[in-house]
Amino acid sequence: MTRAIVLVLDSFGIGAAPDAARFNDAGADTLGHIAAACTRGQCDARGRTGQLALPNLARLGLFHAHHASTGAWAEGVAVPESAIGAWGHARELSSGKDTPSGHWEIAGVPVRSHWGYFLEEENSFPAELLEALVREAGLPGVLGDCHASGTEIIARLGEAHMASDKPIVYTSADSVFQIAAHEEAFGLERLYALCEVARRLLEPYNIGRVIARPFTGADAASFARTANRRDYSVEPPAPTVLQKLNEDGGTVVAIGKIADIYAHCGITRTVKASGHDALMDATLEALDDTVDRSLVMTNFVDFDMVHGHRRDVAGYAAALEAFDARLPELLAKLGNDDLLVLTADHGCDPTWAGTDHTREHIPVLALGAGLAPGSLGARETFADIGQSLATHLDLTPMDDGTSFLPSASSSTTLSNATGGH
Ligand SMILES: O=P(O)(O)O[C@H]1O[C@H](CO)[C@@H](O)[C@H]1O
Ligand SMILES: [Mn+2]
Ligand SMILES: [Mn+2]
Repeated sequence: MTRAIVLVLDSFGIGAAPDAARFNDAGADTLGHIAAACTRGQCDARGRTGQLALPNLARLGLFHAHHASTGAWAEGVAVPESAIGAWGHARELSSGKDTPSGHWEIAGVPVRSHWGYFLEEENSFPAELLEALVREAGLPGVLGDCHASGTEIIARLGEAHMASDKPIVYTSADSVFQIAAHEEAFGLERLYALCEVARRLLEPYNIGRVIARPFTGADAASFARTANRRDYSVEPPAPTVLQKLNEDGGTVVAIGKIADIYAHCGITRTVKASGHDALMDATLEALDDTVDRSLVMTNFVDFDMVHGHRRDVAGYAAALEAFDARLPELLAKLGNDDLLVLTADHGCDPTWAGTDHTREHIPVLALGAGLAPGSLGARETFADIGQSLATHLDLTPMDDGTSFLPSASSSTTLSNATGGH
């Protein structure tokens, strides 16, 4: 039975990418800076203490991959002499450092074109766009209209939102239009309907995602975002390996945010879960009922949403350790023909300035499918993962990427790799 399992640790970068300076991210290193903060006692909080302890990821080659990416060993961590898995680091061809670009490139489809962005920190959105939104949705107006961190802006404007019925609109360095509204005071279904209107109005602006950000609570001190976030993404620019597998009769199980991120293209079955333990439980359950030629793909979003963007270094360290502790359960379920890939979609260094993603290498930790333990080297695109999945699942080759599997017969072009920037 041939299966592939891809776990995306959302935002778990392992060192600045070669083009990081273009994003003001030269020197960013999500893993390295978390490990260093642990050695300084800065992550001794909420019950966790000491050096960063990731014994299972270490056995899969995480720290070897980080060393290859940055030239330095992560501080204070225990590194096994050899790894049981194949490990490498990959750079991104896509123009942006956002979640859809990263995921689509992982699935074999880099985004070479440029997204639209709302660059102004204040008055970020065109007046005619907001006017159309207010008119079509019958709103008394909107609040926000700026770059913001989602938790900060609901604390700042949430009470005014509840009093006025005006939703809060904001953006970031990503190609996003986000709408925050109170689940009860404004209404969840009303928020989703509003996002549909925004999705349509944003078509001329080439914006990657509209995101519904519902929250609950009585006042600024108690507002909290809920698990009912919903992403409205545009479709990938070409068929991903998910779509190819689905169309070729295989099975694609999308766990957590995966289906939203791929705009529901190529998904056989969607499993929603909230929180990393529930996401891991769902992944393990999916492995109990998958059939031949299946891909199980899970996004672990809290690394990014709850810790990375919040610049919560201690929380990120604790979340990594909790994730690591669950890995043996997953490894125990793998069969001889399974390919496991652990990776990330971009960085979000919690020690970095601001609250945005960071342009970093991602880890490529692979196990099974005849892979020998050891280095996969520096990969020129995240799409090497997608190409390897295509090889493993017996699909025709993707246009981008080079398979790292031993039977790599489907190595294709890097010829496109320089185009389009
Ligand atoms: O600060 P919050 O609302 O979590 O927003 C973050 O989440 C968005 C989508 O991943 C990113 O663009 C970033 O702005
Ligand atoms: Mn992401
Ligand atoms: Mn993010």
